[in-house]
Amino acid sequence: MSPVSHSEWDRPADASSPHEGGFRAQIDISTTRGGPRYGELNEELRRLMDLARYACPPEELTEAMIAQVRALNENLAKVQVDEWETPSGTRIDLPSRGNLTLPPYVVTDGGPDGVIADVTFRPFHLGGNKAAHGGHIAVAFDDLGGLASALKVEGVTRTAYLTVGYRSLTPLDTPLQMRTWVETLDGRKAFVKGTLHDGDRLCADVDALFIALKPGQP
Ligand SMILES: CCCCCCCCCC(=O)SCCNC(=O)CCNC(=O)[C@H](O)C(C)(C)COP(=O)(O)OP(=O)(O)OC[C@H]1O[C@@H](n2cnc3c(N)ncnc32)[C@H](O)[C@@H]1OP(=O)(O)O
Repeated sequence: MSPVSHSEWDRPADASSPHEGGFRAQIDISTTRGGPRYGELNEELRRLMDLARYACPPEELTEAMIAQVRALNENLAKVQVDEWETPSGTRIDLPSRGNLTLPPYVVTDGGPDGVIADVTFRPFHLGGNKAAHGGHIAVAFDDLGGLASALKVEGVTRTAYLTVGYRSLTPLDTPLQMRTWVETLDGRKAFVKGTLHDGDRLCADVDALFIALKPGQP
């Protein structure tokens, strides 16, 4: 169980956390937090999630694995920190900033004109019949749409709405290209568009609105 209480991590921006609003009041991007092998740990955890998705263990093995995973969780429980200090989400040298909850992507180009990323949906992201789950595709659009809007407004944004068009099946274990960009900026409103391609084939597209947060806004 996490020793971090809700009130500890849900702290608002204040004079000691001068960043952009309450969403990431004290974000501190890093390439070192968690140590040089944190990326390797992340990849092993992703592999665990992938393998678990398709595993059907016999009872004796299930029992052994419960003990092994429990031991792993006990180690993780000893090193809990709050959301602003965890490497997960702040390690910009790692796929998806080291955030395991996101499909792994690598940004190949990013700026105020938009973001291009290579993204691979893995066995963990299975929806059905070897295709990616639509929810995971929306997660990728949300994060990379959030990044495109943040780079445009030079601040933190929150998603107001996000509509995904699923145009064709999205394969697993295949490097895909996701693009997101701000089509129109109207004050605090960044209207974002995006596409997901497998080669020339359009898998999905997105239409979203991100709102730039006001100083101190949660
Ligand atoms: C750098 C690393 C990159 C990290 C990327 C991470 C991306 C992840 C992003 C997320 O997932 S955020 C989590 C999901 N989103 C939320 O939980 C948002 C919940 N909703 C809110 O917090 C507020 O409703 C919101 C901040 C979106 C807007 O509230 P505000 O009080 O700041 O704005 P307001 O209601 O005054 O609206 C501002 C303008 O936006 C318009 N608007 C707001 N919500 C809208 C909506 N849903 N549809 C259409 N228009 C909308 C609103 O009409 C208005 O237009 P006008 O300025 O023209 O009058």
